[in-house]
Amino acid sequence: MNHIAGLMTSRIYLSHDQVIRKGDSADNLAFLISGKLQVVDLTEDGREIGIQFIHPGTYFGELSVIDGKPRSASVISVKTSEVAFLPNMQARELIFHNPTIAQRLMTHFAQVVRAASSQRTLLSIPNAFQRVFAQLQTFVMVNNQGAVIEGLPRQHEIAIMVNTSRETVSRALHTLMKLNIIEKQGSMLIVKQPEKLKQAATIGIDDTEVPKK
Ligand SMILES: Nc1ncnc2c1ncn2[C@@H]1O[C@@H]2COP(=O)(O)O[C@H]2[C@H]1O
Repeated sequence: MNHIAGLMTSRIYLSHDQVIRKGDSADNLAFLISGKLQVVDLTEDGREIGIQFIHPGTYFGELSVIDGKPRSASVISVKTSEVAFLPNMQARELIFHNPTIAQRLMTHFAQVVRAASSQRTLLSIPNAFQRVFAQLQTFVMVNNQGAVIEGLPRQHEIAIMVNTSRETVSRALHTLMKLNIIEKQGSMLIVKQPEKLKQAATIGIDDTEVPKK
């Protein structure tokens, strides 16, 4: 594997830089070394839809390397990120001739298909507030403090994921705080009433319950 590292080149991207552009032809497989990226697609009328975040240690840009078709989506940098690239030929060699890599790739595809199905269901929720609540639910994990959301994406990133405005995300978060369903503690959100969050995502929130101040 060491010879692979020698074939890779790396590049730094600043926040909002485009790492991959939808429709371009592919000449490499990419690997995120540090930072954070987001896979986004554009609708016909130019709106961005966030598909998935990419975290360090993950490769991306594999679809076009495998099928030789143009890039299926764009990938943008959410914060300063370092990305390493492996040229197409070596990437294909690795994918098609190394059973361990091929197996990992299949597991990766299974995760991608599952996540894509869930996000599609989430995006079919007609109410934008409920879409935000449902998206928040997908970030919840349980640690020794109970149900928490660590590393909450920024409001505009959530907005892109659930196809709404940043203002709607902000209002939805404030509503949950007013109802004491979530509480901000530093960079973490504590989900004080997980059942209520679930309920908000599935049936919504009754406006009359929200304290005016
Ligand atoms: N639904 C998805 N879920 C996760 N990653 C995706 C999804 N669609 C596209 N991508 C990634 O975005 C990349 C865009 O370029 P590629 O099509 O080469 O490869 C793609 C994948 O790595």
